[in-house]
Amino acid sequence: MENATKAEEQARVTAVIEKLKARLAAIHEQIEAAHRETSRIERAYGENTKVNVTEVDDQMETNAAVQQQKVMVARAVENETILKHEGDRLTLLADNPYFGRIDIDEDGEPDTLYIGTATFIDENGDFLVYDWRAPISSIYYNGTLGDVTYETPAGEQHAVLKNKRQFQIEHGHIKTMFDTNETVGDEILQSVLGDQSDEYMKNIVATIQREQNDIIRDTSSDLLVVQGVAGSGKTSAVLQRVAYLLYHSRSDLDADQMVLFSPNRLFANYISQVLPSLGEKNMRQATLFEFLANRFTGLHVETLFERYEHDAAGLPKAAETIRRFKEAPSYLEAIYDFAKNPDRTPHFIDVEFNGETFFSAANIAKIYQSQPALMQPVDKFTATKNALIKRLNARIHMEAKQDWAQLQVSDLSQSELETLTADHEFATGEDEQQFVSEAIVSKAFAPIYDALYNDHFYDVFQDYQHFMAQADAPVSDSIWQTMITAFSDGIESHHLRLEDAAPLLYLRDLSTGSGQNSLIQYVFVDEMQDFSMAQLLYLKHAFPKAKLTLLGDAKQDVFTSNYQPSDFIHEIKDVFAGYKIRLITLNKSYRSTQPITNFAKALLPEHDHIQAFNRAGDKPEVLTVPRANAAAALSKLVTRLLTADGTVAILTKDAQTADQLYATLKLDTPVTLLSANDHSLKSGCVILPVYLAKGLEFDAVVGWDVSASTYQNEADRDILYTLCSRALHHLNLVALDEPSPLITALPTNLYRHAGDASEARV
Ligand SMILES: Nc1ncnc2c1ncn2[C@@H]1O[C@H](COP(=O)(O)OP(=O)(O)OP(=O)(O)O)[C@@H](O)[C@H]1O
Repeated sequence: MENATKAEEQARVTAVIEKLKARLAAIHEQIEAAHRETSRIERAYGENTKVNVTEVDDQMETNAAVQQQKVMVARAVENETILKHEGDRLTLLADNPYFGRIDIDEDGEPDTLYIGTATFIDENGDFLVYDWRAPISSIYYNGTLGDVTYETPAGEQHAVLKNKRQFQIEHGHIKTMFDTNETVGDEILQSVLGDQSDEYMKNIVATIQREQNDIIRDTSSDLLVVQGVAGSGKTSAVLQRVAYLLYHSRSDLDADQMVLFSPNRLFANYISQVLPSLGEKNMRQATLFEFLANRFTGLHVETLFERYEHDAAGLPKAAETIRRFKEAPSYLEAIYDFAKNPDRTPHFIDVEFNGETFFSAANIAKIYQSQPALMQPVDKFTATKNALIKRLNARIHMEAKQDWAQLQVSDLSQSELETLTADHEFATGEDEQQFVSEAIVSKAFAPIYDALYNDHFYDVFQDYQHFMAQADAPVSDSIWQTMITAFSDGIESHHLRLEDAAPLLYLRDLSTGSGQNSLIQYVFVDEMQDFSMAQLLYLKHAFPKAKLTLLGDAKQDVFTSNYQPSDFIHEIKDVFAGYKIRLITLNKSYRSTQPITNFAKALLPEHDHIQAFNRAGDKPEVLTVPRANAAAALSKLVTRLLTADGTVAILTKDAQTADQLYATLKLDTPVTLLSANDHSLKSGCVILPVYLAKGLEFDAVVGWDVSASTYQNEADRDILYTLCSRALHHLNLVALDEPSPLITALPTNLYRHAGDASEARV
């Protein structure tokens, strides 16, 4: 590009930054003024409340004044918040105001637009920077030169795209600048992807690719399913999608109304800076385990990781059959039929108080059965609950007349009495006496009320056992019965298997009419292949108003590849029948260098669709060492890798191996062992089991013990593929004695073979 053009562009960058700085200074002053105003009103508000409140007239006057002051404070605070938000957004632009430029011709009018992470309008109302999410900005991501269209609230608009220019600007200086006809030219993407990894994931708005853009800007699907190969930008796309949706529904969508189910806690922390870097609040995040555990207080719900480790010791055929049966949508459908059966009475239990039965299970069942036969079971349940609360209130009313309650009333101090009767008026002293006495009894009976309110008169675990006892068992009766007994024993010792969690919640929700959250508008599931169909079906039920985005890669099926066929897109279509479904496939892998992606994909039997992004690098290395020399060879290798790479992750097949390695590995620098309870990533050398590395990436990956004895089955392919695809720049696999047959079967031109660590080149 001509130097003159670059100089002109640089002059514009400098001018925009000047204006940004001036605006930021003005905002800063306004914030200070707004803050002073808020404090002033708050002080006055404090004074005003000190009026005599014992006289009724004064009290009313004070209330009105207080209300008025409250409104003023709220307004002042809101004003301050808006200014702060504006300041934060513009601060994001101050170093790097934009990354793209488009020259268009609309209705014969030429126009030049610059695109960045937020909008910046100068004092004359001119758009110096357009937000990347503005309708017209989609031309930058989608359009090739020539005729283009873009969607606006007023309908489709036409324009001619004359030129598209990309910038890399750092600290106010243009580093690189290209004119391109592509979505984003390879040069800039290569430069971005070639960087060292960070503790936090970065936003990708400057380099979004066309198919990723489709995911980000989809607003019409009820269910968006993204099947993308490892490193294809699924997680990135979904995070920018959240930012996009927030921008376009500012007035009626809040980040709190969106939930992302993430694979582990490390991942949750890893992605936590993307939305703030775009000036947006983070959505809610939970792992499936946290979501389930929250709903089963007092029980330990098995985690996916625990189950994986347990399965590694051997999963008996019958246990596998039962698990498949319970994780299928038909199992939840059977629960639905069971719960909706008009002839069934849920399993009620006694409500105890002070060691005595307050409401007996038999009586509760009688109330339930006395409801009109045509009533829905869930309405019968609610009617039963209301009837019990009514009986409790009647009992409180009676009990309040008893001597013990009356005695307690007379023991109250004047101030206790005033607190209890505040805001109430009584016609007679007797009325007041009865009111206070009932308040005292209510307090004493609060545990009963809580038990009723929280449905503790219903035992879902017993009910679930009744359900299982009448289900069409997929195994022999005796095995099925043994499983039911094991379930019951598990509950006794406060343990719940993962496969029973979603079915139990579903039964409880359907029986009691609780558990649904209609406020959530969007649910995102990352690593959908880790979810069973039953769990997805449960999420659909739990968030009835939400649009869903499911992201996954059937080939990174670490947890279920040993017992579940991995193509479940088909099943999803059945489960979500009636939804407006869109399926987007991402085949290009951006994370790793070309040699690493080519190696990783060759591990999969079907891999032609996977395309490596064109980034050069060293071939992966397979190092085979005698078991006795392994520890020394590993420390030599890691030490060498650390001279080039900021983060070297040693990935093991299970947690036990990671623990052992951590105890024995001797390095001159600190080593971090990461477990399921860790929240944040560290740089340097980290050791973790491969399943915890899901969704993460590291400058260099060392696959530990990739030996014939460890990775031997077909099911291990997915695990090995996941492991290899975590590497950005370097991949080294260490085999003890003999490499896995999954590796020796690969074409030898895909990797370098090293017999000893000293030969392994970095
Ligand atoms: N358009 C893009 N521009 C710049 N970087 C990108 C782009 N798309 C993806 N990347 C980078 O590629 C890497 C992989 O992206 P991401 O983690 O979103 O992929 P994924 O499909 O969720 O991966 P996986 O399933 O393997 O965990 C990240 O470092 C991300 O920043």
